[in-house]
Amino acid sequence: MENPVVEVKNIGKLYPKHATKILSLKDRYLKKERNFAGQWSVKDVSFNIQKGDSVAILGDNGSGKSTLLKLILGVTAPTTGSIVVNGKIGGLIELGAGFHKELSGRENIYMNGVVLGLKEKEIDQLIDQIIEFAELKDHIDKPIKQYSSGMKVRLGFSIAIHVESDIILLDEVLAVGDKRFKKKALAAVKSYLKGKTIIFVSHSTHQVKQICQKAIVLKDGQLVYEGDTESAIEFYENQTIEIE
Ligand SMILES: Nc1ncnc2c1ncn2[C@@H]1O[C@H](COP(=O)(O)OP(=O)(O)OP(=O)(O)O)[C@@H](O)[C@H]1O
Repeated sequence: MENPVVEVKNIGKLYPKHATKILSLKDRYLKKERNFAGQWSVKDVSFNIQKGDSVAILGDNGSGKSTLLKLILGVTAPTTGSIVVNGKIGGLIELGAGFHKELSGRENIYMNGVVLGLKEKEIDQLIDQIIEFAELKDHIDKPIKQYSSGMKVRLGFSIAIHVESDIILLDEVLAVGDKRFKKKALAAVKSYLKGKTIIFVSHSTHQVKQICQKAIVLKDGQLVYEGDTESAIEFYENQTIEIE
Protein backbone atom coordinates (compact mmCIF):
# COMPACT_ATOMS: atom_id res chain seq x y z
CA MET A 1 0.00 0.00 0.00
CA GLU A 2 1.20 3.53 -0.80
CA ASN A 3 2.13 5.89 1.99
CA PRO A 4 -0.84 7.88 3.25
CA VAL A 5 -1.05 11.42 1.86
CA VAL A 6 -2.03 12.71 5.26
CA GLU A 7 -0.81 11.03 8.41
CA VAL A 8 -2.13 12.46 11.65
CA LYS A 9 -0.59 11.00 14.82
CA ASN A 10 -1.80 11.79 18.33
CA ILE A 11 -2.37 15.37 17.37
CA GLY A 12 -3.52 17.83 20.01
CA LYS A 13 -4.08 21.57 20.18
CA LEU A 14 -4.32 23.39 23.44
CA TYR A 15 -5.31 27.01 23.12
CA PRO A 16 -3.95 28.96 26.09
CA LYS A 17 -6.29 30.73 28.47
CA HIS A 18 -7.25 34.22 27.37
CA ALA A 19 -6.26 33.47 23.79
CA THR A 20 -8.10 35.88 21.61
CA LYS A 21 -9.09 35.53 18.06
CA ILE A 22 -10.29 38.05 15.58
CA LEU A 23 -13.53 36.58 14.33
CA SER A 24 -13.14 35.10 10.91
CA LEU A 25 -15.39 36.20 8.08
CA LYS A 26 -17.09 32.83 8.30
CA ASP A 27 -17.87 33.35 11.97
CA ARG A 28 -19.13 36.83 11.32
CA TYR A 29 -21.22 35.61 8.44
CA LEU A 30 -22.71 32.81 10.52
CA LYS A 31 -23.03 35.27 13.44
CA LYS A 32 -21.27 32.91 15.78
CA GLU A 33 -19.88 33.78 19.14
CA ARG A 34 -17.06 31.79 20.59
CA ASN A 35 -15.86 31.30 24.09
CA PHE A 36 -12.10 31.14 24.22
CA ALA A 37 -11.19 29.62 27.55
CA GLY A 38 -7.98 27.54 27.77
CA GLN A 39 -8.86 24.07 26.50
CA TRP A 40 -7.92 21.22 24.22
CA SER A 41 -9.66 22.01 20.94
CA VAL A 42 -8.26 18.82 19.42
CA LYS A 43 -7.09 15.99 21.64
CA ASP A 44 -5.07 12.90 20.77
CA VAL A 45 -6.48 12.49 17.26
CA SER A 46 -4.93 9.94 14.89
CA PHE A 47 -5.96 8.90 11.39
CA ASN A 48 -4.56 8.38 7.91
CA ILE A 49 -5.88 9.55 4.57
CA GLN A 50 -4.95 7.69 1.39
CA LYS A 51 -4.56 9.21 -2.06
CA GLY A 52 -7.93 9.81 -3.72
CA ASP A 53 -9.91 9.49 -0.49
CA SER A 54 -12.63 12.03 0.14
CA VAL A 55 -13.11 12.31 3.85
CA ALA A 56 -15.71 14.28 5.77
CA ILE A 57 -15.15 15.65 9.23
CA LEU A 58 -18.40 15.59 11.16
CA GLY A 59 -19.05 17.07 14.59
CA ASP A 60 -21.08 19.59 16.51
CA ASN A 61 -20.16 23.27 16.75
CA GLY A 62 -16.91 23.64 18.64
CA SER A 63 -15.93 19.98 18.30
CA GLY A 64 -12.59 20.90 16.69
CA LYS A 65 -13.22 20.47 12.96
CA SER A 66 -11.77 23.79 11.81
CA THR A 67 -8.85 23.50 14.21
CA LEU A 68 -8.03 20.09 12.77
CA LEU A 69 -8.06 21.51 9.23
CA LYS A 70 -5.81 24.39 10.31
CA LEU A 71 -3.39 21.89 11.86
CA ILE A 72 -3.31 19.85 8.64
CA LEU A 73 -2.83 22.99 6.56
CA GLY A 74 -0.04 24.06 8.90
CA VAL A 75 -1.43 27.48 9.73
CA THR A 76 -1.49 26.61 13.41
CA ALA A 77 1.09 24.52 15.25
CA PRO A 78 0.11 21.38 17.18
CA THR A 79 0.69 21.22 20.92
CA THR A 80 1.22 17.45 20.76
CA GLY A 81 1.67 14.85 18.06
CA SER A 82 2.69 15.13 14.44
CA ILE A 83 1.24 15.53 10.97
CA VAL A 84 2.88 14.40 7.77
CA VAL A 85 1.44 15.68 4.49
CA ASN A 86 2.74 14.17 1.25
CA GLY A 87 1.67 16.47 -1.54
CA LYS A 88 0.61 20.00 -2.28
CA ILE A 89 -2.16 21.15 -0.06
CA GLY A 90 -4.72 23.80 -0.92
CA GLY A 91 -8.27 24.78 -0.36
CA LEU A 92 -10.49 27.15 1.43
CA ILE A 93 -10.74 26.93 5.16
CA GLU A 94 -11.85 30.39 6.10
CA LEU A 95 -14.02 32.35 3.80
CA GLY A 96 -12.22 35.37 2.55
CA ALA A 97 -9.19 34.76 4.76
CA GLY A 98 -6.17 36.02 2.90
CA PHE A 99 -8.09 38.62 0.93
CA HIS A 100 -6.87 42.18 1.12
CA LYS A 101 -9.87 44.41 1.27
CA GLU A 102 -8.29 47.47 -0.28
CA LEU A 103 -7.16 45.48 -3.34
CA SER A 104 -9.40 44.54 -6.23
CA GLY A 105 -10.73 41.05 -6.84
CA ARG A 106 -8.25 40.67 -9.70
CA GLU A 107 -5.29 41.75 -7.54
CA ASN A 108 -6.43 39.37 -4.83
CA ILE A 109 -6.47 36.48 -7.28
CA TYR A 110 -2.81 37.21 -8.06
CA MET A 111 -1.93 37.59 -4.38
CA ASN A 112 -3.65 34.32 -3.46
CA GLY A 113 -2.19 32.51 -6.43
CA VAL A 114 1.34 33.50 -5.45
CA VAL A 115 0.72 32.45 -1.84
CA LEU A 116 -0.49 29.10 -3.18
CA GLY A 117 2.77 28.68 -5.07
CA LEU A 118 1.83 29.77 -8.61
CA LYS A 119 3.94 31.88 -10.94
CA GLU A 120 2.41 35.04 -12.39
CA LYS A 121 2.24 33.44 -15.85
CA GLU A 122 0.33 30.47 -14.47
CA ILE A 123 -2.16 32.81 -12.86
CA ASP A 124 -2.52 34.68 -16.20
CA GLN A 125 -3.70 31.43 -17.71
CA LEU A 126 -6.21 30.67 -14.98
CA ILE A 127 -7.60 34.08 -14.22
CA ASP A 128 -10.38 34.17 -16.81
CA GLN A 129 -11.73 30.80 -15.66
CA ILE A 130 -11.56 31.90 -12.04
CA ILE A 131 -13.48 35.11 -12.73
CA GLU A 132 -15.99 33.33 -14.94
CA PHE A 133 -16.74 30.59 -12.42
CA ALA A 134 -17.06 33.16 -9.62
CA GLU A 135 -19.47 35.15 -11.82
CA LEU A 136 -17.65 38.36 -10.96
CA LYS A 137 -16.83 39.78 -14.38
CA ASP A 138 -18.50 43.11 -13.64
CA HIS A 139 -16.96 43.48 -10.19
CA ILE A 140 -13.49 42.04 -10.55
CA ASP A 141 -11.73 45.42 -10.64
CA LYS A 142 -13.56 46.79 -7.62
CA PRO A 143 -11.92 46.60 -4.18
CA ILE A 144 -12.89 43.54 -2.16
CA LYS A 145 -14.30 45.77 0.59
CA GLN A 146 -17.19 46.50 -1.76
CA TYR A 147 -18.00 42.79 -2.16
CA SER A 148 -20.86 41.07 -0.38
CA SER A 149 -20.09 37.97 1.70
CA GLY A 150 -21.50 35.82 -1.09
CA MET A 151 -19.20 37.43 -3.65
CA LYS A 152 -16.17 36.79 -1.46
CA VAL A 153 -17.21 33.17 -1.01
CA ARG A 154 -17.59 32.74 -4.76
CA LEU A 155 -14.15 34.22 -5.41
CA GLY A 156 -12.42 32.20 -2.68
CA PHE A 157 -14.10 29.02 -3.79
CA SER A 158 -13.24 29.59 -7.42
CA ILE A 159 -9.56 30.19 -6.60
CA ALA A 160 -9.50 27.07 -4.41
CA ILE A 161 -10.79 24.76 -7.11
CA HIS A 162 -8.77 26.23 -9.98
CA VAL A 163 -5.38 26.14 -8.33
CA GLU A 164 -3.84 22.68 -8.72
CA SER A 165 -3.26 20.85 -5.49
CA ASP A 166 -3.11 17.19 -4.47
CA ILE A 167 -5.10 17.61 -1.31
CA ILE A 168 -7.94 20.07 -0.98
CA LEU A 169 -9.44 21.21 2.31
CA LEU A 170 -12.92 22.65 2.22
CA ASP A 171 -14.46 24.04 5.39
CA GLU A 172 -18.17 24.76 5.18
CA VAL A 173 -17.64 26.44 1.85
CA LEU A 174 -20.89 25.09 0.52
CA ALA A 175 -22.85 26.39 3.50
CA VAL A 176 -23.02 29.97 2.33
CA GLY A 177 -23.86 31.64 -0.93
CA ASP A 178 -27.20 31.45 -2.65
CA LYS A 179 -28.93 28.22 -3.62
CA ARG A 180 -27.96 28.40 -7.25
CA PHE A 181 -24.25 28.95 -6.62
CA LYS A 182 -24.26 26.27 -3.93
CA LYS A 183 -25.59 23.78 -6.46
CA LYS A 184 -22.98 24.79 -9.01
CA ALA A 185 -20.20 24.63 -6.40
CA LEU A 186 -21.27 21.15 -5.31
CA ALA A 187 -21.24 19.95 -8.91
CA ALA A 188 -17.79 21.49 -9.36
CA VAL A 189 -16.43 19.76 -6.28
CA LYS A 190 -17.81 16.47 -7.57
CA SER A 191 -16.42 16.72 -11.08
CA TYR A 192 -13.30 18.97 -10.97
CA LEU A 193 -11.94 17.13 -8.00
CA LYS A 194 -12.51 13.55 -9.06
CA GLY A 195 -9.60 11.43 -7.95
CA LYS A 196 -8.17 14.17 -5.74
CA THR A 197 -7.87 13.87 -2.01
CA ILE A 198 -10.56 15.93 -0.34
CA ILE A 199 -11.12 16.76 3.30
CA PHE A 200 -14.53 18.30 3.69
CA VAL A 201 -16.14 19.89 6.72
CA SER A 202 -19.87 20.30 6.51
CA HIS A 203 -22.96 20.23 8.66
CA SER A 204 -24.93 19.07 5.65
CA THR A 205 -25.08 15.28 5.68
CA HIS A 206 -26.72 15.54 2.27
CA GLN A 207 -23.58 17.18 0.80
CA VAL A 208 -21.30 14.85 2.71
CA LYS A 209 -23.03 11.82 1.22
CA GLN A 210 -22.59 13.24 -2.27
CA ILE A 211 -18.92 14.09 -1.91
CA CYS A 212 -17.28 11.76 0.60
CA GLN A 213 -16.75 8.01 0.83
CA LYS A 214 -15.35 8.14 4.34
CA ALA A 215 -15.89 10.22 7.43
CA ILE A 216 -14.56 10.81 10.88
CA VAL A 217 -16.63 12.11 13.79
CA LEU A 218 -15.19 14.51 16.36
CA LYS A 219 -16.66 15.12 19.78
CA ASP A 220 -15.11 17.63 22.19
CA GLY A 221 -11.91 17.51 20.15
CA GLN A 222 -11.61 13.73 20.17
CA LEU A 223 -12.06 11.29 17.34
CA VAL A 224 -15.01 9.11 18.32
CA TYR A 225 -15.73 7.35 15.02
CA GLU A 226 -14.03 6.57 11.74
CA GLY A 227 -15.63 4.64 8.90
CA ASP A 228 -17.59 4.81 5.67
CA THR A 229 -19.82 7.85 5.23
CA GLU A 230 -23.15 6.10 5.78
CA SER A 231 -22.16 4.47 9.06
CA ALA A 232 -20.37 7.60 10.31
CA ILE A 233 -23.46 9.73 9.66
CA GLU A 234 -25.60 7.15 11.44
CA PHE A 235 -23.21 7.19 14.40
CA TYR A 236 -23.15 11.00 14.45
CA GLU A 237 -26.92 11.35 14.25
CA ASN A 238 -27.57 8.76 16.95
CA GLN A 239 -25.04 10.41 19.21
CA THR A 240 -26.75 13.77 18.72
CA ILE A 241 -30.18 12.27 19.52
CA GLU A 242 -28.83 10.73 22.74
CA ILE A 243 -27.58 14.11 23.89
CA GLU A 244 -30.82 15.91 23.05
N1 LIG B 1 -7.86 30.84 18.13
C1 LIG B 1 -8.48 30.22 19.14
N2 LIG B 1 -8.17 30.48 20.41
C2 LIG B 1 -8.77 29.86 21.44
N3 LIG B 1 -9.72 28.90 21.28
C3 LIG B 1 -10.08 28.61 20.03
C4 LIG B 1 -9.50 29.24 18.88
N4 LIG B 1 -10.08 28.71 17.76
C5 LIG B 1 -10.97 27.79 18.19
N5 LIG B 1 -10.99 27.72 19.55
C6 LIG B 1 -11.83 26.82 20.38
O1 LIG B 1 -11.56 25.48 19.99
C7 LIG B 1 -12.74 24.72 19.98
C8 LIG B 1 -12.92 24.07 18.61
O2 LIG B 1 -13.20 25.10 17.67
P1 LIG B 1 -13.33 24.81 16.11
O3 LIG B 1 -13.52 26.11 15.42
O4 LIG B 1 -12.20 23.96 15.68
O5 LIG B 1 -14.67 23.93 16.09
P2 LIG B 1 -15.60 23.53 14.87
O6 LIG B 1 -15.93 22.10 15.08
O7 LIG B 1 -14.96 23.91 13.58
O8 LIG B 1 -16.87 24.44 15.13
P3 LIG B 1 -17.98 25.03 14.13
O9 LIG B 1 -18.83 23.88 13.68
O10 LIG B 1 -18.73 25.95 15.03
O11 LIG B 1 -17.26 25.75 13.02
C9 LIG B 1 -13.88 25.66 20.36
O12 LIG B 1 -14.19 25.46 21.71
C10 LIG B 1 -13.30 27.02 20.12
O13 LIG B 1 -13.85 27.94 21.02
